Amino acid sequence: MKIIAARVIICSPGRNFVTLKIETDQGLYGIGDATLNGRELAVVSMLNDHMLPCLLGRDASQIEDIWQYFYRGVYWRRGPVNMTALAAVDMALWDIKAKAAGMPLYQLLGGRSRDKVLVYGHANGNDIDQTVEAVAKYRELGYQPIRAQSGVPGLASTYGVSKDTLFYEPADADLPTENLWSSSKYLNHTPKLFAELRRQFGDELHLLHDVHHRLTPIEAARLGKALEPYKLFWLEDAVPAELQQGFRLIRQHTTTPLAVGEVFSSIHDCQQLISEQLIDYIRTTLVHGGGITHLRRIAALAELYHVKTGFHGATDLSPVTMGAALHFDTWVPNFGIQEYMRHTDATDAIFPHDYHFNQGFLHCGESPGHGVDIDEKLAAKYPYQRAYLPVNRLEDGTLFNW
Ligand SMILES: O=C(O)C(=O)C[C@H](O)[C@H](O)CO
Ligand SMILES: [Mg+2]
Repeated sequence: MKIIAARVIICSPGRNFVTLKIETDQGLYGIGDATLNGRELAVVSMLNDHMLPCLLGRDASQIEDIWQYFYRGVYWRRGPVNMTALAAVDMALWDIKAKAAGMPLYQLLGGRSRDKVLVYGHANGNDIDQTVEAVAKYRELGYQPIRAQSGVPGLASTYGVSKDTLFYEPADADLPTENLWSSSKYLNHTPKLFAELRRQFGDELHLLHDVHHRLTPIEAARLGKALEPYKLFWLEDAVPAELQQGFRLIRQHTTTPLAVGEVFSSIHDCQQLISEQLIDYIRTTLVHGGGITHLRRIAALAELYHVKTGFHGATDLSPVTMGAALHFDTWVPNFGIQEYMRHTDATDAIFPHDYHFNQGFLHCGESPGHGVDIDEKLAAKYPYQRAYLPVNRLEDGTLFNW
């Protein structure tokens, strides 16, 4: 089955998405997500200028060989741009293989391990009271685990707190917005949020929280300890994770479960975190981690060390990633949870899909492939718009982690 065409489709129904469509001589086509928030066009160029010329004419069924060709074969390994472009090719090829087999993708991966995929929703507010209200609203919508974020007194804006409580979109400006940060204000405030959430909602509700790479290991240890009475499902991205051994320090001090990895692009970013059992959930997902082929390796390593998957699923991951990830989640033995942020209606219309949400769970569909398509005519009505993620500064002006 020969690859006869491959093209990159860029659209911006409120936010940018980069999509790859690969066509074969047998009339089957596959779709892959290539969206890297704030750096979209770098991936477009990687695909158009460097990868697609080498893809044409290859046998679409040789997924592993093509993966190795674009990993080993380019000399320059890893990195988010490289691995996102490779993920798009890989996802589209798995879509084609599953369509050729007449099977939903999860069947090809090894079959169903569960009936439905547990997801968590996002509650946020400018202060504790608003976050409490948002948690109540998400419970009404049927969500079971809920991530809670709240504005911090004395800071004008905080990660995770948006104007709209249903749709969250951090890449909000054509030049980066600047936020201000204070770890001490945040550390004083956050345990109060979770104390109040437990007081209002009791012990059964699963609560998650994202620190978004803002603390040092010893600060993260302090926060993890302070949050122990409130029994979090996980504490996410407590520190920037370039220094994997930094998690040893956090781990020594707290039993709060740790999740990390949404910015990782390969197994080498998490090998030590997993094999030393320094984390509980690995968040790297298909689009930024080299696709299904590479995530299978990460999940298999994680399984050995009792680490579960908890795939990233913010709105900047397109419905194509969500669809493919749900098939992976339906199969993978060491599944933990899936992040789910709703896409807007305009996005859903461009990417028709057969997954659906019901009472706190997502269900992947049964159609052959990963079940997500793209309406190219509709996509063309929403041209690319430059948009950046914010940057963050400390109160004295020092540039910090966003
Ligand atoms: O969804 C999360 O946990 C995030 O941290 C969202 C990220 O800020 C977002 O995906 C950046 O593009
Ligand atoms: Mg996160």
